[in-house]
Amino acid sequence: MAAASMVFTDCSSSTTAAARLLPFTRTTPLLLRTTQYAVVFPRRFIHPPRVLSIHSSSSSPSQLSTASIVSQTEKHEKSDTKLEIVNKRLDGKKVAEKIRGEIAEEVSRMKDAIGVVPGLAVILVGDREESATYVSKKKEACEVVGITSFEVHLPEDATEQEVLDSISGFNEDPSVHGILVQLPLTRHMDEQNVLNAVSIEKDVDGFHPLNIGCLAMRGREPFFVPCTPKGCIELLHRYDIPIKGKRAVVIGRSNIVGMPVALLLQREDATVSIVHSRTKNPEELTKQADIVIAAVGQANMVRGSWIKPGAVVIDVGINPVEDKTKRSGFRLVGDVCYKEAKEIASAITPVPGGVGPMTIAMLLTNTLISAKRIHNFQ
Ligand SMILES: Nc1nc2c(c(=O)[nH]1)N[C@@H](CN(C=O)c1ccc(C(=O)N[C@@H](CCC(=O)O)C(=O)O)cc1)CN2
Repeated sequence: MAAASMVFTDCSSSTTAAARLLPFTRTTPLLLRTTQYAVVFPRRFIHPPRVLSIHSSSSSPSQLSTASIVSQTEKHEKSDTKLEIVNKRLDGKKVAEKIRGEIAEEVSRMKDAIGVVPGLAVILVGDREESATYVSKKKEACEVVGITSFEVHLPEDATEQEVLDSISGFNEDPSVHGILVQLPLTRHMDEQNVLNAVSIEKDVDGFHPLNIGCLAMRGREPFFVPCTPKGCIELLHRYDIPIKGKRAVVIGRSNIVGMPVALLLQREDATVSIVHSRTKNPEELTKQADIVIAAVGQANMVRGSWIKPGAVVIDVGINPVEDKTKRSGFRLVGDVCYKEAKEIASAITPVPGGVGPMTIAMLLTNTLISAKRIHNFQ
């Protein structure tokens, strides 16, 4: 990892708020692991795409009602399974576990009723360690809930055409209900071409421009909502935190998180502002918000002084900072200075254990929704 991405070891910094927002170079959420990813890719795929690994497992039982996965993750209705906020912490890990249990039940019910098992295909290009770790987490999560996972792992020098061929194969494959291309792609690929190639009915990442476009329009429904933004909203719902009529500030305007989460908040009837690299007085604007969603990729950028007393803070950042006390030499922190913000906020997500696990839970949810829709299973 580049040393430059490990600037702050704690919340203190002499940099001004505005300077910290500029030039807004996003630190890619990094996961540095000493463990190596298990898939080996000695040679490149030849069309048609060769699937390196196929996993399936039976679903595990859950105590939760099967209705709640539909009512909460799909329709955002009230449910009797609301969580209590303990120590101001919005526990994404705990909520994600709960959701996984609900999905497992639904997967099992669907299999028993119509003999269909939802399938998720993941395309990974190159050898970025953190991307491989995320893909591996996704496969593990599929296995836990009984979703079949398919993976194509292409080498760093794979051509865009090879990626497009893999996507095309999965678009046609009836056992695949969800397709995602792990981002970021290698530099020589045109991300737009690749994402446009995923069938909108199987676009479980919700990154296809038609899905994003529908998300932005009133009266239109996308097939899928991007997983991290959906996870942020789901977390608020599960803790019964009201959104309607609230002032929300989203810090960051990326296609993956900032922009879609702002659209989702607006759909939930919040009054939304987006703070970005050219925003004047980001601190002042953020301090007016009842709900703050930080997604800039800058360690500890949002200080306690930015937060309105009683606000709810959702921290999407996952930034490695140097920590000599750790064996790995680093630890993960969010975009928000947790220890400062926790004193002021009424609730806050930790990093790790906040939004990250929700991202994967929402991917499983989207895959289940897709399989149900394709097979017209209620
Ligand atoms: N095609 C996609 N690419 C990327 C996405 C995405 O949604 N779709 N998001 C990120 C990476 N990501 C999933 O792909 C992801 C990031 C982080 C986590 C997570 O669980 N993080 C943990 C911390 C890590 C740990 O301690 O192991 C946490 O926050 O608790 C899951 C998924 C970019 N690419």
